[in-house]
Amino acid sequence: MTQHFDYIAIGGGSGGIASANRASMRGAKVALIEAKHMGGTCVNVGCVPKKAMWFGAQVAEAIHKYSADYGFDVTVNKFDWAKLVESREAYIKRIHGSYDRVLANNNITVINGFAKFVDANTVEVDGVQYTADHITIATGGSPTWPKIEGAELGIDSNGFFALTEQPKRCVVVGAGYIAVELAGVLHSLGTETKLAVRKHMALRNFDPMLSETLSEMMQEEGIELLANSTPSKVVKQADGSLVLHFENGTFVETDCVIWAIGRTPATDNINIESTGVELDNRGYVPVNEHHETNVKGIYALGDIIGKIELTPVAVKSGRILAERLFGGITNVVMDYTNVPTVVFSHPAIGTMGLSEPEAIAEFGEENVKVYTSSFAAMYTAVTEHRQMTKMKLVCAGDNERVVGIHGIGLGMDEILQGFGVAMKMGATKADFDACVAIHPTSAEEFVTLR
Ligand SMILES: Cc1cc2nc3c(=O)[nH]c(=O)nc-3n(C[C@H](O)[C@H](O)[C@H](O)COP(=O)(O)OP(=O)(O)OC[C@H]3O[C@@H](n4cnc5c(N)ncnc54)[C@H](O)[C@@H]3O)c2cc1C
Ligand SMILES: NC(=O)C1=CN([C@@H]2O[C@H](COP(=O)(O)OP(=O)(O)OC[C@H]3O[C@@H](n4cnc5c(N)ncnc54)[C@H](OP(=O)(O)O)[C@@H]3O)[C@@H](O)[C@H]2O)C=CC1
Ligand SMILES: N[C@@H](CCC(=O)N[C@@H](CSSC[C@H](NC(=O)CC[C@H](N)C(=O)O)C(=O)NCC(=O)O)C(=O)NCC(=O)O)C(=O)O
Repeated sequence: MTQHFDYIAIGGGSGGIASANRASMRGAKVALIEAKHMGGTCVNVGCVPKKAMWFGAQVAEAIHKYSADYGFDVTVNKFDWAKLVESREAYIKRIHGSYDRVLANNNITVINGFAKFVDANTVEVDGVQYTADHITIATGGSPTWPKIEGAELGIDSNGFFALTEQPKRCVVVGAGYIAVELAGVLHSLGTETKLAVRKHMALRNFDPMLSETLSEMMQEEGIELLANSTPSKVVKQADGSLVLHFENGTFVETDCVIWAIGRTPATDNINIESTGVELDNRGYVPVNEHHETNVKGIYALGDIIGKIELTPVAVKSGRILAERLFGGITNVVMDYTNVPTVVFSHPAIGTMGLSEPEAIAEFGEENVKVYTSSFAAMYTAVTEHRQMTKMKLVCAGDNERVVGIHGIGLGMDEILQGFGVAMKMGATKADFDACVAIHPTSAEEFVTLR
């Protein structure tokens, strides 16, 4: 007999889990279908293992760069990559446990397997059919691979997290979040790292202060930037090493190539045709402001809608959808503007709102005022490894409303959230200035800009 639910979420990632839990908390009978591991990309092959590796890299930097000037005579006999991976995976296992407990407490039916649509109200998993009044597609995506000869000799970000040994040499290909994060981690942990970008630098769409400063700093730290380098083929040599060739005729020898060139939505195998849900030309699921697709009763959220691919965005939109369907809150929509985001590069980038060029394009140069600060973060300044922090407020109009906040430097990952609240409330430069500084911190620079 077909089991019927009020709500089915396809995909046990950030968006699916968040919507399922909230729907159940509001009294709905809920099923959550997951093909691989509960927690999805974020927990298993995304934010969580990435942050663990980034923390490992921070420890390495503290030891190798800063400890001596703080008076420590540290001898490191070895760095055990496998141990770091073991600790990381043990943490992820604990998260799986806590998900299992929460889902069970919420009486959610967890279905392990790959879901395919049968029709707009029915999905099938391993030959068993389930129906629901409301079905959400939260299937996320997977890393994009280049279509070049020998591409299979490389690995993607999933493959990076599967590495049990540290590569001696690695070329990371790509120019987005994942490329700069993985390159930074590998370099800090001791891998000879190169970053290959097909244009002149990484993070080209970020405020130029951020992308230019990161590009300089990565190179100063010893990551070689291979600019204007589009891969053309990969060849394996007799000794097992790889040669990555570029369209510009150059090549580089390495032990590991990581493709970090974007993500592909997971809509191709779910028999979406049977529902009438339209996809865009890239395979994403277009939705309206309520996350409704063009078919009544079918919704989509998270990475699969091709808007902002961040866990808190998937979580928030999942909770908003569940509240609308089962909690009676019908006047709240997900706001995709002014979403704060952090790139866990070395050092970290925090950014929210308009870049300086975007603000000038929107408001006109004469209506935009920019405040900047550049200083050596004190933690590094008392050592011989001084590292600059750069900050920028982009303000618009006579009242200087803050429309962009950008920073690169130590602690930016933790600094941005609170300022994000202020910006979301419409804070002006004068509001920032009205808040007394906390000294000595990097964050205080944002309230003392001149
Ligand atoms: C390396 C990396 C680092 C990242 N770091 C960050 C970060 O620091 N901060 C941040 O905010 N974001 C980060 N992200 C992005 C973040 O992981 C995603 O935005 C988020 O996971 C999207 O959630 P989702 O629910 O849309 O999809 P996912 O988390 O991808 O979940 C989708 C789930 O659906 C399952 N699935 C797919 N098809 C089916 C099917 N037919 N049937 C059943 N199950 C199915 C998949 O197995 C998967 O578990 C990172 C991503 C990557 C790749
Ligand atoms: N800290 C965080 O919050 C993190 C968030 N994420 C999320 O996951 C998303 C996906 O990350 P990511 O995979 O890095 O993708 P992104 O979309 O961020 O960046 C990929 C970049 O790679 C370059 N590129 C595209 N195709 C090719 C190609 N064929 N050859 C060489 N370079 C290419 C492009 O840059 P160009 O045009 O300049 O060449 C493109 O912008 C991010 O956008 C982000 O939303 C991921 C990791 C961390
Ligand atoms: N902010 C803390 C987060 C710690 C945390 O939330 N840990 C999670 C793993 S991140 S799990 C990944 C992510 N979590 C969140 O986004 C939680 C953020 C916030 N608390 C919220 O509720 O919005 C997500 O996809 N959520 C979907 C959902 O739960 O609905 C956990 O379960 N730990 C168990 C343990 O420590 O043993 C940090 O960075 O240290």
